[in-house]
Amino acid sequence: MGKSVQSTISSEDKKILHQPQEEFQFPRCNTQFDKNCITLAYNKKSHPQVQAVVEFIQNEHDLPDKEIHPVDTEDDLDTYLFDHPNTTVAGLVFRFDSEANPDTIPSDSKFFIQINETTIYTYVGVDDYLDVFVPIQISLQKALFKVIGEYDLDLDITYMKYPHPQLLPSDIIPSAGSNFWFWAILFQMVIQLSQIVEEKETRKRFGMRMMGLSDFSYWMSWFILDFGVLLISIFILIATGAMFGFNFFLHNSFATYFVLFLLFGLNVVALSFLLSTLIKKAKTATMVGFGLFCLFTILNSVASTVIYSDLVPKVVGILFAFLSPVVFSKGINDLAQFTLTEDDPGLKWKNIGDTTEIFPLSTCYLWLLLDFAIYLILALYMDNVVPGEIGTAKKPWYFLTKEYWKGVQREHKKIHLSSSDDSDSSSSSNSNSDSDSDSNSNSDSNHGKKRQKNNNDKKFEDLDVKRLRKQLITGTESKKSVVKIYGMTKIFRKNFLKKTIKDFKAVDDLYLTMESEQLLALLGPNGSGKTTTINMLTGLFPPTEGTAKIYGKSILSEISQVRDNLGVCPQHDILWDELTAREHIKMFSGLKNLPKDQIPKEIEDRLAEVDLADVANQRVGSYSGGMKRRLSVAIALTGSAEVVLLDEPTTGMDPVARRHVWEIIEKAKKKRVILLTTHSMEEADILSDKIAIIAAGKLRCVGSSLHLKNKFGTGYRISIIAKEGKISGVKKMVKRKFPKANFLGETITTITIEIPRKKNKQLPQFFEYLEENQKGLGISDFSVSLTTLEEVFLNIADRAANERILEMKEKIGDDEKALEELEKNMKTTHYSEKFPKKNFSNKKKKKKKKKSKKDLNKNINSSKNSLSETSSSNSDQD
Ligand SMILES: Nc1ncnc2c1ncn2[C@@H]1O[C@H](COP(=O)(O)OP(=O)(O)OP(=O)(O)O)[C@@H](O)[C@H]1O
Repeated sequence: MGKSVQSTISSEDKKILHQPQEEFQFPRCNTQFDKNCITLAYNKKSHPQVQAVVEFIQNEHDLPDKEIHPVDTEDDLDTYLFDHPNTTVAGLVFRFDSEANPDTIPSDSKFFIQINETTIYTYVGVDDYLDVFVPIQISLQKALFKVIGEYDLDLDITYMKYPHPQLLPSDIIPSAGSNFWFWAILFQMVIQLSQIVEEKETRKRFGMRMMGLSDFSYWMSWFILDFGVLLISIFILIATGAMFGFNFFLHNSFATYFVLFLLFGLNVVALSFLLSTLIKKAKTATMVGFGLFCLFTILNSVASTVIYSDLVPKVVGILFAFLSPVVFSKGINDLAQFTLTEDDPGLKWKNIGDTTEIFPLSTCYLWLLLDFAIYLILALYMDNVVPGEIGTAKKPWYFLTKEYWKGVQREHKKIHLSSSDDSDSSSSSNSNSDSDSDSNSNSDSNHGKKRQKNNNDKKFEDLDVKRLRKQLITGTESKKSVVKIYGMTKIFRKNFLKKTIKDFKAVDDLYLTMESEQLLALLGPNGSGKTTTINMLTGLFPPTEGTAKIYGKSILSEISQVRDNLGVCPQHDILWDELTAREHIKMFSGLKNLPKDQIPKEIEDRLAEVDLADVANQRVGSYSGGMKRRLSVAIALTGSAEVVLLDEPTTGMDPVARRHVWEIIEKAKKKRVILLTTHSMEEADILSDKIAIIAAGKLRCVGSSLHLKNKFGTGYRISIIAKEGKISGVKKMVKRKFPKANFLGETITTITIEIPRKKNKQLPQFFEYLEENQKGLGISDFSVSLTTLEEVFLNIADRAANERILEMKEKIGDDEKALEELEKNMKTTHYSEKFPKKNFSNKKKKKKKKKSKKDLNKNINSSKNSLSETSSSNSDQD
């Protein structure tokens, strides 16, 4: 960087000048560029007078022999110059038309000076091609006069440029400086934007929110980080600018440019916040960031010259003022105009209102402040209304609701009993004002319809589930219950404004309790609503209906107190590869508001608990999948969380690692309440005190593993191993003893039978019989086992599918359109909930209806199969 010649006319000095060229310097070739360079090449090297001419020039300018290259002919000279490009300053061509006396130069001779324009500026003391040509011409003429006429000619020839305004040296800042400062700060927007979106994409924000991070703290932490980095960049820019002696920084008052940079820095942060709310992928964020960077660079080049000039109406400037980078461009260009020359005094703070007629610097400051406020408010608004990582968002008018300003969701109002089952069933009638919430009216007609629906729903309900509901409604649940879920429902709405057939009920009127020092295993097929239940309990999004209380605190109105007691291990690890396990626990301890002096002990305890103490200082990026999962469990246990929600904590682990985590959970259970979701029946069987199975969002059964096996298992499974050829005899004997036995499998030596539970009294006799007749029947061994939890699971899933089928059939009614919708929805979503009823009278329609019903049945069967398949594939995983 340095000075450049600007063709701008000084405002003070516009006098017209013509300055004679200073004394010429002979254009020697530059040996610094090329050691073997040539200053003059010439032809007719053997002509004595030509040689004399060249010697004269050589002596006059003290040229060494190696810088002179003589050749014979004109063609030789051309060949030499062509073959040695950019090495020779000039060629002298001597052309004699008549050669009467070979020793003299005839009077009709011609002389040419060949010069190379390509490398002209590499010669010493040369700015222009005339600087090469003129001195050689003078020197040649002098030499000719001397050699031919023996006349000493003291020529003083020079050239003079046309009169022109004075050329003034000026600072590079006005032309390039503003771009440089502009890019340096704006580029941070690209970086910040992709960082924020990356955190969103990898669900880290979601994980921290689950663990109690408020939106305010989240945005504040980004603001402090981003603005802090920008502030440092600004100080470095100013310091280096001043160090290199830029008048922009030395002559203008510090406040004039510092305030400008500072306000633009704030805008860059707010703009990246705003854009981050609209973008879901980090790659897209980088692309959008670069796109905007280019766009603003283009606008930067026309900000002062076009947008804020007399060329366009004022309103255009006002519209562009909503883009803070354009305002910044205008401001910085204005400031630069005050330091064009060394003599310019720069701008003083008191003059910021008089910089230009249109948009003076003071106006730029105000607009930057306004833009910052607009971007920030828009960012916070969009953050709430644009569906985020988990696809939920608030209504566009959320900020007009009382709940928003009071900071709580509307509380569960009353629980009423359903008429069909006064003693057993009920439904909650509250409705939350959350965006997804169904604004459930309590009008009589709606109430009646709802009751009817509840009656249908409860028809298939298990007695334990009914009893639990009743206990919760009447407040007679176990005193040990510390987590109580009251009719929690979640409907994912497709449309903010109205209910549509595509709305999806992920959790349906769930009543459940969890007792202290117990582990509840929440089982269910994929998509049955387990994670949604956990997300509601952590306050990630509120239930559409119903509520839950954890240690007496409502998840709707006291979520921050609830979170103090809550630990969550999400389904997918939410960890920072760059941080160590120790740093993770430290960070989450902070989020849990653990006192500072307790944090070191907490770190040691948690890491020891999950056996990660040895690798506590290693970056998590180097951990195996199992280690990461263990760290996630440790994070869930951090801060002495009394209620721990573990969403599939052992997914993807090998059997050894899985058993290790089981031990951790088993130990952790002692002082806590744990909710565990898993697809491993073995895991649930081993760890759980109570099991709840949900399917299609509804609680289907609840109780201990043994209770469920007894209740929903098909009975006892007996395997008999016999010698080859004896199996048919054994089979006949079993049929005789248990005519209703179910033969599950048979090989040439083995047979597996299922005996109904009600026949259990006959089993001792049967085993005695087997022992007594072992030899006669050819039996080598036999064993008996109770139904597995997996069978219970499949059984329940199957019942749920059947129930769905019946519900659907009831719902179809006569509406052909609804049938079509249903078919479509069964393909896209799992089940559909709302079907308007309509009567069909004519035969043609009935026929159509029959056909549709047939199609529907086909779909229902496939749905049933897929549900069973899901269940079995889940169990297969284990
Ligand atoms: N934000 C959302 N918007 C719309 N539908 C959703 C949303 N979140 C979840 N769902 C749907 O709700 C249903 C229940 O999902 P959830 O994640 O709770 O199931 P899950 O029982 O945890 O399943 P898995 O065992 O596979 O983890 C699924 O059909 C899912 O597609």
